[in-house]
This record gives sequence, C-alpha cells and structure tokens, in this order.
Amino acid sequence: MALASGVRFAERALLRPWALLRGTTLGRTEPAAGGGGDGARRFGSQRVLVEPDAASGVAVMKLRNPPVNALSLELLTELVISLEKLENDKTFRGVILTSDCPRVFCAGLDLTEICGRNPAHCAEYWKAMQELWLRTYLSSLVLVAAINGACPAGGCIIALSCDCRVLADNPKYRIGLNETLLGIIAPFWLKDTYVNTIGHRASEQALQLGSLFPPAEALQVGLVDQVVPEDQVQSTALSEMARWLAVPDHARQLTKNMMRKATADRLLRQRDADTQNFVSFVCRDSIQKSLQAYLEKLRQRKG
Ligand SMILES: CCCCCCCCCC/C=C/CC(=O)SCCNC(=O)CCNC(=O)[C@H](O)C(C)(C)COP(=O)(O)OP(=O)(O)OC[C@H]1O[C@@H](n2cnc3c(N)ncnc32)[C@H](O)[C@@H]1OP(=O)(O)O
Repeated sequence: MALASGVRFAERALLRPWALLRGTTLGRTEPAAGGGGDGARRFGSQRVLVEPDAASGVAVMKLRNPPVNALSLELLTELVISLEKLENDKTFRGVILTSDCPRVFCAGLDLTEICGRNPAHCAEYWKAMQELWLRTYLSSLVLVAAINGACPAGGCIIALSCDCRVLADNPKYRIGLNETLLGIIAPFWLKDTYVNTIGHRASEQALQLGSLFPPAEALQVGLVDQVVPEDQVQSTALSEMARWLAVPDHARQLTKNMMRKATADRLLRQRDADTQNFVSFVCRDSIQKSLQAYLEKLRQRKG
C-alpha cells in the first residue's frame, strides 16, 4: 500500500497506526516456543518480534529486518507501534531491545530510503526517524539495549536512547556515530544524545572522526555500561533490568524526564525545520553521489 504523502507521520501514527504498515502483520499473537500462558505469548510484526513476560513485566523486543536491521520506513514504524503498545499496557515496566539478525544489532538508516528517492519520501522517512528517537528517548519504560552485533550510526542512536547498554565482547561489534565517513552530518539531536552520554570533548572528537569503537574502548569512553561475553548478553541485560526496576517507577520516570526533556524539547520545537534541513541536505547532488558511492562500496565489500 502506497503511503499518502503530505500528512505528518506522527499524526497518522497516532490516528491510524496500522494504516502505516505496508505488508506487515503487526498485532499477530502466537505462543512462544515451549510457552503456555499469557505471559509466554509473543506478539509483534514482521520486523519486530516481541516476547512479553507478564510475570516479570519485562518484554524482549527483537529487531528482525535481515540482513542487517537497516532502519527502513517499515521497521521504524513497527518499532514505534510495538513500543507504544507496551507503554500503554500497564503490565510492562521494561523492555530489552536486541537483534534477531546474527552479528548486527542495527546498521542505522536504511540508505536505500534516502538514496535516489524524492524529497517527499525523504521527509516522511526522516519524520519516522524523529518519531522513533522521541519515543525511545522519553519512554516511561526502562529500556535496556542488549547489543549483540555491530551498532553503527542510527543503530548507536537507538542504543543511546535506552537507559542502559550491554555490549557483546566481539571486536567486530563496533559502536559509534560514523556519519562523517559517509560525507553526511549527524543532526543536532543525534549530537546531543552523544554529548549527554559521553560528554562534549569525547563527542567532538568521535563525531568528527566518525569513530566506531570496539567493545573495550566503547566501555572506556562510556558509550556502553557493560561488555560481556556474547553468550551472557541477554542474562546481563536481565540483571541490569532488575536493578533499574528495583527503583519505584514514578521516581525513576520523573528523574528520567528531568534529565532528558530539554534535549527532546529542542527537537520538538524545530521538528519541521529539522526535516527540511535533512531533506535539502540529503537531496543535494553531491550528497546523493556520496551515499551512492558508499552503498556501492558496501555491496562490493561483500564479494
Ligand atoms: C547541514 C544540515 C544537516 C542536516 C542533517 C543531515 C542528516 C544526515 C543523516 C544523518 C544520520 C545518519 C545516521 C545513519 O544511520 S547513516 C547509516 C550509516 N550506517 C552504516 O554506515 C553501516 C553500514 N553497514 C555496515 O557497516 C555493515 O553492513 C555492517 C552493519 C557492519 C554489517 O556488516 P556485514 O558484513 O554483516 O553485512 P554487509 O556489509 O555485507 O551488508 C549486507 C547487505 O546489507 C546492505 N547494507 C548494509 N548497511 C546498510 C544500510 N545502512 N542501508 C542499506 N543497506 C545496507 C549491504 O549493502 C549489503 O547489501 P547486499 O546484500 O545487497 O550486498
């Protein structure tokens, strides 16, 4: 189903979220393997698998957009809706966000969504990206990122929007904002998220250099909170979750809001201008050429 253009993503998501899904099966509920009662039923969509555990109030949300969980418009939409669904269900207090794709947590923006596309599509795409960031950054739930693969750019931003990050100890699983290496610029709210996590000087250096940090360095700079052997990522994420859930919700939520609201408000105040900046920037011929060359390099690297 083609999406009507010109209508704000957020408005449509609030009014008729299902209409945003193209060829998806969001809302499907099926029993988890070996599961029995309601607490073991999983739901989700084509690209986001949700395994809820009502007893603990924690859901595991798995990104599954193979091969690399690139943030397509569909994946962004499904993530927003799944998160909203859990937020609205008072059974749930926490979400562990992880990947269902081997070796990659999330490859960031789906470059095919902004390469060779018209301005209206780029605008719609960017609004969806803004929406996901706002939802995750301000979520009332405890969000723990169980980073079980490479985590560049937009993938890093999703992880940084969580409250806590556990990274698998594998030198190939690098994390950071590498936009400059693609010839593009992280917008101010990505930069703000970085600064809020690792501080101004470290961000200044890492953003300009487009650094992707291997696990030990990511831990050292403060991009992640724990680095553990790969087979312990989920259990460590659950332990972290327990630590965060031990705090009364209202106190934790108000504190989170106090820490993050100003950063989110900055985007909310200039969301349309940010979209226009993005569109006019990525639609430049020179930027399109850079993106095209980068995609080509990725495709050739494989062979
Ligand atoms: C002045 C005003 C300023 C205005 C603001 C401007 C704002 C600009 C936008 C800023 C935001 C940017 C955020 C981003 O997220 S940009 C995206 C950056 N992402 C990357 O650089 C990651 C690229 N991918 C990789 O490094 C690797 O793929 C990987 C994630 C490490 C995994 O490696 P692996 O070896 O397992 O897999 P392959 O490399 O072989 O990839 C498999 C196929 O997937 C395709 N692919 C990979 N990444 C992407 C992607 N991000 N988008 C689309 N497609 C991707 C790859 O080409 C392979 O495809 P193929 O099978 O067809 O060959």
